[in-house]
Amino acid sequence: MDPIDMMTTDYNCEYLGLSRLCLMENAGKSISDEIAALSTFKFSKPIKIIIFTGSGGNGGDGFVAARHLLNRGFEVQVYCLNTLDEIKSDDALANLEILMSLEPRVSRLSVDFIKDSYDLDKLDLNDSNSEFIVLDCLLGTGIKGNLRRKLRKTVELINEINGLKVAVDVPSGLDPLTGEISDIAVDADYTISFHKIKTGVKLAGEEKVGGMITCDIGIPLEAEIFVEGGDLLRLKNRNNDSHKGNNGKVLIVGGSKDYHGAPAISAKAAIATGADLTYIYTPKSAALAIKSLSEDFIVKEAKNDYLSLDDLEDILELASKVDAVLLGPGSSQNEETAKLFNVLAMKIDKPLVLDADALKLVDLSLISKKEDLIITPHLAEFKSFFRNIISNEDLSNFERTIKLDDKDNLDFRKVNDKIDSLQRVTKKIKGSIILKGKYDFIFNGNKLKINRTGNPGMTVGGTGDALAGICLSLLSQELNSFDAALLAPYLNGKAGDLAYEAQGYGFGAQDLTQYLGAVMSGLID
Ligand SMILES: NC(=O)C1=CN([C@@H]2O[C@H](COP(=O)(O)OP(=O)(O)OC[C@H]3O[C@@H](n4cnc5c(N)ncnc54)[C@H](O)[C@@H]3O)[C@@H](O)[C@H]2O)[C@@H](O)CC1
Ligand SMILES: [K+]
Repeated sequence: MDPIDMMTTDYNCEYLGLSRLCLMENAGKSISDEIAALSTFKFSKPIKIIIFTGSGGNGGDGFVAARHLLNRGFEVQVYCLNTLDEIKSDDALANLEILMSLEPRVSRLSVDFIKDSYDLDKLDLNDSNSEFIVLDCLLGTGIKGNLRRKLRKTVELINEINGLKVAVDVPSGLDPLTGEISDIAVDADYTISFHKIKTGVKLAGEEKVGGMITCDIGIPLEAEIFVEGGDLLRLKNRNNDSHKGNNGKVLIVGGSKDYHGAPAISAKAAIATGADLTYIYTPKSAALAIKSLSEDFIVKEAKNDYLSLDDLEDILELASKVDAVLLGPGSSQNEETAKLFNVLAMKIDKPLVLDADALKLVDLSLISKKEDLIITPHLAEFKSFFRNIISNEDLSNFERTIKLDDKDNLDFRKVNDKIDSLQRVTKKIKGSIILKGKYDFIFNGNKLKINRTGNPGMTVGGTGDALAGICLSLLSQELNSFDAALLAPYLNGKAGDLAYEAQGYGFGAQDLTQYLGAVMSGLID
């Protein structure tokens, strides 16, 4: 599991009512269970457990483990690399405070603080009379950059120790995503991972991480599959020094004589979710109306009253200047527009979103290998889009699997088989698919997410255009296609829920876009 997926899953637990403090307790308890099993297997007499802790959640796991190990009869020595003031995780701090409150000591616990690197010179662990296991709780999934001095020296010290070394979650110093060691990492005999083995640990292999042990810490499948507030961690932080255009330039190609509102709603949603510059390329018949809707739009007029190949060069030139392109909103299904969209889909080498009419006009074979692509069909559009490459049987299987019963349970009784059967269809393209419905299903390769936000008021015209605009905006801000695709319906639905709270079912897509900024900034739970 990638570190970002693990972090978002942990935070999503909070949104489901399961606190991270509780997860940390489960993590610490499972470390103690595993250590007890290892010590029985490896040693003939009671041993000492030495725990090195850092300033984040990984250190917190160590503090909890210390408590449980004491109760199992082990002697426990904790070496904290940080003072209480320096502990960054509230949950870790709460658990360290518990250890500090156990005075005068009646159990066999010692807690020492390593103030600077010189303190480490004074530790001579190999001289200890008893046999021992060393627990590395310095850094887990939160590692950033090269190890700072004191931590680096601690890793060196751990590696020189004769005792059995057990890394918690990730051997400190090893990149939890790539498995690379840029400088030095704990040379572990075993690595205990929580929930799932981290991608980097798996990639590094047993030679670097030792035997791999996975512990369940009570995270429900739903925390991983549902899109929740924790997934907002996937958004990129804005650089304080950034200037106009650094946070996304987007191009929307759409609109027609009858539909000028659709590209305008997409554009409003793109701006509301952070895009800096928004270009709209639209037929003459729609251009003036769109211009009048916002001073924020930069509107370029097509050559004719509908989009056609005559516009190809102009659009490609604009596309070369932006970070992401959306084809489709309100374009209608003109034959000439179909020709244009198919050539654009092939030639545009920027992240691309295909929505509404573009889905009906663009041939799947032209975009099936494009990775930075999002398509946003509802079920009927999905079936029609895939009709030429997928058997009717596969499509009806697909429909049956995602169908809801009268209790709103997904037909997921044999979860893995069901997911496999969905992905046999969706893996036909390399990009991401947002299958819109009461619950939105988001697919990409082996990944699946389900979004639960939104309400029946969102059947109003334009909410799909808003969704496409959000996808576009997030892609332009350098999110990968899956992250953009899973966050877009979450943000759209959440904004829709706020619009419903304010206006009941009397809200339109334009009203919804006004809440997007606050939802995206995490200002509203
Ligand atoms: N999030 C959760 O709900 C859970 C997290 N758990 C544990 O928490 C860990 C993740 O916690 P965190 O996100 O706090 O991250 P970490 O505990 O991995 O470390 C983050 C801390 O280390 C410091 N740090 C980062 N890079 C450094 C470097 N190169 N040199 C020196 N110091 C550095 C940071 O300033 C920060 O204070 C997981 O690996 C796991 O062990 C478990 O408790 C299970 C539940
Ligand atoms: K660790």
